[in-house]
Amino acid sequence: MSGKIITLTRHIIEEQRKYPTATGKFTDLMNDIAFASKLISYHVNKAGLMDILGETGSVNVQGEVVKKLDQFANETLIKALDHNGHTCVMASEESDDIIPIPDEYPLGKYVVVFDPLDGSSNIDANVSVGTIFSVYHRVTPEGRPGSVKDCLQQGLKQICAGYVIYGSSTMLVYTTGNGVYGFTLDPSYGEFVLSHPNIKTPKKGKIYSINESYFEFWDEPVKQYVRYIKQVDGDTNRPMNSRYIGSLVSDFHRNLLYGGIFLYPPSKKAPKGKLRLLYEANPLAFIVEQAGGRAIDGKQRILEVVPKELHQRTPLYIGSADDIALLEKFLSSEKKVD
Ligand SMILES: O=P(O)(O)OC[C@H]1O[C@](O)(COP(=O)(O)O)[C@@H](O)[C@@H]1O
Ligand SMILES: [Mg+2]
Ligand SMILES: [Mg+2]
Repeated sequence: MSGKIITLTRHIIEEQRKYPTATGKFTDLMNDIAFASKLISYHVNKAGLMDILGETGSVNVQGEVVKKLDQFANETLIKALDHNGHTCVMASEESDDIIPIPDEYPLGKYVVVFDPLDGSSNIDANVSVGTIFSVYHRVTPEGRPGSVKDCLQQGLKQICAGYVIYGSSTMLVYTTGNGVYGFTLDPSYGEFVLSHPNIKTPKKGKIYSINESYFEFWDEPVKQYVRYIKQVDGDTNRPMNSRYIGSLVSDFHRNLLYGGIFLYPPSKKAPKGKLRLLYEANPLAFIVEQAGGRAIDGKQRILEVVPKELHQRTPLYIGSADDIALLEKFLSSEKKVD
């Protein structure tokens, strides 16, 4: 690497100096998240050697099988964030209820919600997985434990969103509302170093990502849209390419860089969709919008949805702006394939 090395910490400090969006020790909070993700990355990479592949034998609040690495990632994030006085409450896809700060530790100004290990059903096959997170300011009075109200904020209120992808390299991508920045973990000295400054997603993509095995269970407009893009893509006059890993963070990351659309529609089997508003849709929606793309639930902008429950599910359509606009025409039944 030539030129100056910009670590994650340096980037956050410089960005907050220019655009102060956070009110407390935000850099310290982000360092805690980064530290947890380095531990998770280490364990994901060594999973085959450490007896942490496979299932725990329990099922989470979502009704999904909990993998050993889900549990490890969840506990690691909680332990990294519960004692430094930055957070007042947390929520996680893997925890039934809100996660309070233990009495012996000081309370902070921030609320952190996360999907500790996304795509974990693929983990035993060495497929890329990730951690997704959002940070909010607390809305309940300071000095008291945070509550569920702090966690149920509109996505628009996020002060930071990010993900860490444990792939061929480990990358942390984040936004505080001033663009999207990607950092690659240099394992030799254990630092996240800026590798992808100011990520912008193409206005129009060539990739679509959807689990087509559910085709028969979708509503007609989604079927029509998928049929359409498989035949001919309006702009390029050729079909779009299908790419679906089944690990949202990986599908999203690829589409963010190359352009495209990810769809997880409602279906007869899952009328509200599968993905979680708080832990998956909101953070990725904030990131995609900052990169010039869009995210909707089929009726409205994801970031405007007012959450009612911690583990609320939502349909998700996310990606390049022109691709979302075309999908919207189908959803409003303005456009149909003959
Ligand atoms: O197998 P399906 O129904 O296509 O679902 C895949 C989706 O489920 C998820 O695995 C859900 O996330 P978790 O692994 O965090 O439960 C997403 O990563 C992925 O996009
Ligand atoms: Mg997930
Ligand atoms: Mg998960």
